[in-house]
Amino acid sequence: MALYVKAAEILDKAEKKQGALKTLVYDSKFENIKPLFALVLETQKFSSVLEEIIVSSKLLKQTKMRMNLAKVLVFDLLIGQGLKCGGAWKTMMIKHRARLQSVLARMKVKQKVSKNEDLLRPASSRYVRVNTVKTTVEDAVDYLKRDGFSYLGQASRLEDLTLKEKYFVMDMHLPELLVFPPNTDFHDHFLYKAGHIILQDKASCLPAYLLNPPAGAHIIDACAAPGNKTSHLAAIMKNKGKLFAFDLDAKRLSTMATLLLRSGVTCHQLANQDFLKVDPDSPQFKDVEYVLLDPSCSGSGMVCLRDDASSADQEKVKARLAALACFQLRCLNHGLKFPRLKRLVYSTCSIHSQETRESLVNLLSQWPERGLEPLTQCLRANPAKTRTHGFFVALLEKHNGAGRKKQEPSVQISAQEATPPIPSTRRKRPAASDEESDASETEDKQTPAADQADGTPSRRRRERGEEEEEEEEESGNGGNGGNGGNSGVIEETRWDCYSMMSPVPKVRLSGGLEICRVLNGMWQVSGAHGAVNNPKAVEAMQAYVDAGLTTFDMADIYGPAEDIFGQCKSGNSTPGLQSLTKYVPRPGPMDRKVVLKALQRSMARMHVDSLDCVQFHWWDYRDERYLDALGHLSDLQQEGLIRELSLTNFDTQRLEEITSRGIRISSNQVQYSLIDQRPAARMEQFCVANNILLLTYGTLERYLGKTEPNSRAELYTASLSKYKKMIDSWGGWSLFQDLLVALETVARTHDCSVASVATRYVLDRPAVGGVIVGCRLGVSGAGQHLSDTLRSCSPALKLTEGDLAAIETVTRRSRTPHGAHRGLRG
Ligand SMILES: C[S@@+](CC[C@H](N)C(=O)[O-])C[C@H]1O[C@@H](n2cnc3c(N)ncnc32)[C@H](O)[C@@H]1O
Repeated sequence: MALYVKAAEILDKAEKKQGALKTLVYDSKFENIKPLFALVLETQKFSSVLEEIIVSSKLLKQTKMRMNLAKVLVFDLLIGQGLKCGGAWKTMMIKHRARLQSVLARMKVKQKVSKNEDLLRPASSRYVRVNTVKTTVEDAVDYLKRDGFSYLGQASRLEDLTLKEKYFVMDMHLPELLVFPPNTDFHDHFLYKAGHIILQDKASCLPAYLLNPPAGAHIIDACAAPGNKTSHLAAIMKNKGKLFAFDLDAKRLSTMATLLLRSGVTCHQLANQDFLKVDPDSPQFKDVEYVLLDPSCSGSGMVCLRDDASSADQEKVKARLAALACFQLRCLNHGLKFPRLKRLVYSTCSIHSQETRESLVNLLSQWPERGLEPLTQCLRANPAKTRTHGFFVALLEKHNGAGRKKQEPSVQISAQEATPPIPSTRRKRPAASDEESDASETEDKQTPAADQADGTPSRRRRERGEEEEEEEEESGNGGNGGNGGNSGVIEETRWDCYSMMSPVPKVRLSGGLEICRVLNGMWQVSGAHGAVNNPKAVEAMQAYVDAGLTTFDMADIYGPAEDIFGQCKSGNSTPGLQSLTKYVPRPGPMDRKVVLKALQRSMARMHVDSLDCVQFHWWDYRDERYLDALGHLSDLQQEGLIRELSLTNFDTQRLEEITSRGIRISSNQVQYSLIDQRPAARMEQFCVANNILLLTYGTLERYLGKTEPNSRAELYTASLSKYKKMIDSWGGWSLFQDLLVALETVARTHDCSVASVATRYVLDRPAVGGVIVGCRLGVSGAGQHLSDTLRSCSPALKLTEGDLAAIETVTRRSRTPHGAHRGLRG
């Protein structure tokens, strides 16, 4: 705490002009000058941001701290490397952390930035789009010059957009866009009132510009109000053609009608209608070749970005965000159903990776901010890098089989690499491994899946700010030939959509089945978490499928899990669901008839003719009839009834025994997490050598900063109670808290959740093919943990050596640090 007290003291003195920061630091005689200087310097840099957070959260009132002390503590808590003190101060700050984080997140939403540093940025330029339905760029420039502005011609670099006084330039990307110094106010200007100019941020102009419909085209603007992009589209198509604009909100639609009137747009047809209910096969849309999709995103989503502390409200927000994400996906899929569709632009005002839908088409090669790897074809926009509001744009273009669309003048269309989704299946987990120990053996047997331990996605998103107005413009000749789609083409386009929306990495099991690296664990429906409403569960599964998480893990003993999967599969038009089930027989004779009957039962429940993957579980190795069962399973695999033969909770000794008998094992499902690294001791190596993948369960519960749960009420599900026991044997509550703090620090640097970091850590282990994250299906108040799940497996989330070192500094102190050392990581 001495560091913070001293830093605050120095800031106090600096405010009173008692010396320069550096001098004050050196004169302080503090024993560790370097961190003190860094803290003081950084705190001063973020001073106004920190002050706003502290004031908004009423921190001073609640803690009786002085402002500068609060500033240095809040800096390290939220922005710096994490608190470097312990004891009462730390406890107090952690108590307030969720609220402080919320304020910070809201500030970012408001200012449309994703990084803390961006809060320090200067105000964004004022963009003015010339409405070419009513005037020309030349005329508008002339008028403005006569009105006292000085025109500097077309910008050629980002720096040219930094303007002062009455200077303005033409944008280097969009020629109908004029750029003025920040805060230039045009609301009372004649050109604005007459609809000759539209006050529209550059980022918001990108979607229509990139869609680039030719004059006369038939277009759908799916979520159109208040109509900025609609008017821009009208301008691009020279006010000729048909522009079908839909919006669910009647009030916004009426504002839009006024805006379009003022802008002189006449080619539109407005409808107060749910776009998802628009029939793509209706004759009136038969010539629609272009779709602009600009669906709603949420502002409040950001609030829960950094909150790992759970609360009922957080859950609600997450559920809402997940629903919104699902809505966006559905809109996209729906947009792709129009039979003659050639191009679709998807845009969102979000700049956060979790909310944006990275896409396929390579846009504006000069644009500095690209989508995250591997989706660099898309554009991102943000105040710091592009001097615009935050935005994301993706362009999909249909291509007929081999052919590719020709390129638009300013839009480069990349190939869409087909990697069609692949179906599969799978299931449960069981016993213990030698490394895995007795403890888990018995317990796992009775509660087959600790996998779904947590799961905590939080799809982040944010509200697109109120866009100003806008207008149309001409420009593109765009178009492109291509004739109408047939169902084959649509299928292809539809597939592109999945690939774009859900870059969920896949892994192939040895029998060829490709599965997602994050699997949806269905243990939750087994009854251990309370009653399940099957239809609701089926409905909830769709959100996972839509997000590209197509692999489900279940078991014949997980209550209605197999039936629910079967119902989802029957009603699901998405190709390529994978189901991995488990065969968990009661101890008894294991003849072929018994085994076959069990498999047939699973197949009937799952509505499949063969099983993607059967994971065999056995309760007691002393009863060697597991070898009989595996022999029959292997035969049935040869006969085509099973694609992948796998195990669950088998130990390394039995893995060796089984494989030495010539039985090919594809995967073994085991508990493996930051606090249970037993598989790292031996199993990992054996699996790597024998091409067996580990599918793991046991993620982190969100207990950061919480008091230790002990009562039954607190440990209200089997997985919570099991997980708590694991924490106790691993190293206890206090060490676990240290681990969570370390994870939280890492999570903060990657702008993701603790759960994502924990999952990523396991995913990066050698031999780990996939991590099972429990999905919450049809359970009230549980939220849908999509975002974190997607983030965990996103290639963009890469843990650095420094991250690993920080995590392992804690895990090494555990009682069971098996394999926690880097040497064992492949
Ligand atoms: C981000 S705003 C669109 C902004 C608009 N494209 C523009 O540039 O001015 C999203 C719009 O989608 C509308 N919306 C939400 N759900 C919808 C649905 N199911 N069908 C049609 N519109 C919907 C909202 O009412 C909101 O006006």
